[in-house]
Amino acid sequence: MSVDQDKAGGWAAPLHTGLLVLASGEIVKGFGVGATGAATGEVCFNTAMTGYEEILTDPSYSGQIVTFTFPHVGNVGANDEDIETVDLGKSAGALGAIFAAPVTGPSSHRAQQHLADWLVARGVIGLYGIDTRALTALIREKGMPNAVVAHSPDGKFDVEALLAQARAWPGIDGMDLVPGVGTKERYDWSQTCWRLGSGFGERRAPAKFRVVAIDYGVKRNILRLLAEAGCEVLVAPATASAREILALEPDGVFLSNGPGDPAETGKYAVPVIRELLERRVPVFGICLGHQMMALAVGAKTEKMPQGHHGANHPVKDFTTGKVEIVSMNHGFAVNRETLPANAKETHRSLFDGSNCGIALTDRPAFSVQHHPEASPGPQDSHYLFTRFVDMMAKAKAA
Ligand SMILES: NC(=O)CC[C@H](N)C(=O)O
Repeated sequence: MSVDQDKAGGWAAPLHTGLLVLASGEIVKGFGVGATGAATGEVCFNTAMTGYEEILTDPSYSGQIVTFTFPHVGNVGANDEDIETVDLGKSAGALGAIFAAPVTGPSSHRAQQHLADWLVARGVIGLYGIDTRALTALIREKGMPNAVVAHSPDGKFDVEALLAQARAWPGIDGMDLVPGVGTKERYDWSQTCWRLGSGFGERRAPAKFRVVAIDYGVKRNILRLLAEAGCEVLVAPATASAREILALEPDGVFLSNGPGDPAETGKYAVPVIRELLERRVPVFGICLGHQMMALAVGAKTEKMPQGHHGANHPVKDFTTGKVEIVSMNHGFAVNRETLPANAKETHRSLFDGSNCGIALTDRPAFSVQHHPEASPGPQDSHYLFTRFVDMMAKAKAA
């Protein structure tokens, strides 16, 4: 913590170089790290103990400021291999990061950069010296607040202006953030998972199945696990029409994760998904992809009060009766009561009973709310990629 010694030899009050200004009027003082300036978004908390780089570069966090409940962040530094946005440069992901302790220096053979420098390079505003327990308790009690995170090295802030900025922000409910992330061009993906010693691999030809992955803000590790499962992966933009997707002759279509309010994708993505389902194309969706598939069959999504963000959430798979510990990152959920008769619930959160997965009874299609690709998180749900491949095999044989 930076504390200035005054001329008289006594200790002056610390110079607060960072602020979190909540739309409610509460002001949390701390110390800035990373990029300077001010950014407006929704504050959520993430309970993962590892994987801060993957979290901060997950495009689903666009429009959000992430509070890390784990106190020590930075000890493995940052590197290009752990970035989850497909575009390696400064792009989508969280706009702000809130830490309890000062960012730790790197101590890892994989580190290329100090996290503080990496935050600057990516334009992420960081704040440390924050009582993250109190902030998390506030979110649990009152929901995820809209706020401005600000970093000014000279400690000067126009608090009134920042408060007005936080209050003027309309909030994620009703906001379509997909157009700001994801690819605009179609491309192919063949990289497989990282292994100690050899790094990333490449899918071996020939592929068993051709998958069109629709990119609403996809994470790299999802594409890697599709390639790892033996699929040829063709990534298509979120605006691709059903005709364009079908012209690629897919054995299956993957619906990616992504930021914002799922209901706002109703004008472009949902009708495309509906058409693919009607044509009996095998479909697998993750997170936003799950929510959009539910919308496509007529169900409704709703904003959650505190959301699920972490790498330790228990979810039950009713298909096998097994409980898996999963990675989560969502602030909206599918309302189970609105599911039509042909969509049965396959997964449920054992934390709050919210819906975590559906499968259609009359179509080859399923989707999950959690993140089976983890990154970061446990790998209990990797089996879902095999389930997708099995579903494509069955559809092909039929
Ligand atoms: N990870 C995701 O795909 C998030 C989906 C959606 N934006 C939500 O917050 O619920």
